[in-house]
Amino acid sequence: MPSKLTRWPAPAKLNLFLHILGRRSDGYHQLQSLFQMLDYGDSLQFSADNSGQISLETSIAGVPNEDNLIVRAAKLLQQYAQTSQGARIWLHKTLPMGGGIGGGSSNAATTLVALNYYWQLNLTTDQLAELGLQLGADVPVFVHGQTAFADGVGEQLKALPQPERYYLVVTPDVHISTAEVFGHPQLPRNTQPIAPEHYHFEDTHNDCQELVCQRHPLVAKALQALLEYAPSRMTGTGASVFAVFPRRDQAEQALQSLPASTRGFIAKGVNCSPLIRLLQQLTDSRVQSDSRTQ
Ligand SMILES: C[C@](O)(CO)[C@H](O)COP(=O)(O)OP(=O)(O)OC[C@H]1O[C@@H](n2ccc(N)nc2=O)[C@H](O)[C@@H]1O
Ligand SMILES: Nc1ncnc2c1ncn2[C@@H]1O[C@H](COP(=O)(O)OP(=O)(O)OP(=O)(O)O)[C@@H](O)[C@H]1O
Repeated sequence: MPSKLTRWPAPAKLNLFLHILGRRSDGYHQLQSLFQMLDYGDSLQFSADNSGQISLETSIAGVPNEDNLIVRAAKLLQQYAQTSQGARIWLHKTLPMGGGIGGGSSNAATTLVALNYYWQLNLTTDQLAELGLQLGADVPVFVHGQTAFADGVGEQLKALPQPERYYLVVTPDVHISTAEVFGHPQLPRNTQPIAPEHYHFEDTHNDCQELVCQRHPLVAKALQALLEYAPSRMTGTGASVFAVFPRRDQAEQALQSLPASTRGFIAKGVNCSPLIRLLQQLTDSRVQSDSRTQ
């Protein structure tokens, strides 16, 4: 990975709760969720050029580059903005894949935000979020980068800052298909809507959790293990589960007590994602250097 290029964060998220309110005629589900941004995740580097080519220099095993959400996001942006610019992209992957913590969606969002910056396209956050929605339901929330309450099919977002908490996230080694969970006849689909301002972790739940735990005993086992230490829940459609702690050292202690083979990490919940913080810094320094050269 080139050492001199800026590293753009692609953080993970948690669904602190996930209520399913109903199903639309197109099969998509009306839901409510609280997307908690984390300070932990992958990172990407970009070298923009005028080649018109998009090349991902670090492939993911099992994902052909043309299917990688990073390449798909870059090409979608190129096409939308009708630009002949290109980029070489490096990915530093730390997040487990397919775990309900949004790794792929976050990679796509970071690509849209970073290339909009390097190619100087000046697209708005809303334009980037709308483009991102074509790649996946969770891309817009990462483009906005705020801890947010979601409504609709997950695309209507309202920033809802949360108190500082530490999360121990554990990803059991099972593959869960989001489409399969949402398509299951036993999935509850009649939870009553709540008002964002009335959200309390203890009064909410994840409607997918029981079904996923029944079908995947490793998820049930991981959740049970976490519940020994703190309030815990599954995120998204799984497989990851998380426990909530007021302090980092408490989360660390819990992780140390779990079997050594546990795939887990600790993250701080943040209200503004590290991606958006970096973008603000870079934009501020670009504005300053532009005003000096005028
Ligand atoms: C449930 C969440 O994990 C919450 O973060 C996400 O909304 C799912 O996000 P994602 O994995 O990016 O989902 P997508 O790739 O857009 O959709 C995967 C599949 O999930 C189902 N799906 C997704 C979102 C939604 N509101 N209703 C659905 O029924 C659809 O069958 C869809 O084909
Ligand atoms: N850059 C990428 N990083 C991770 N997965 C990718 C990427 N590009 C494509 N994929 C594919 O997307 C699938 C889902 O990955 P992802 O990590 O986003 O799942 P997830 O954490 O369950 O996301 P969500 O919470 O949005 O459902 C992977 O199994 C992989 O096949």
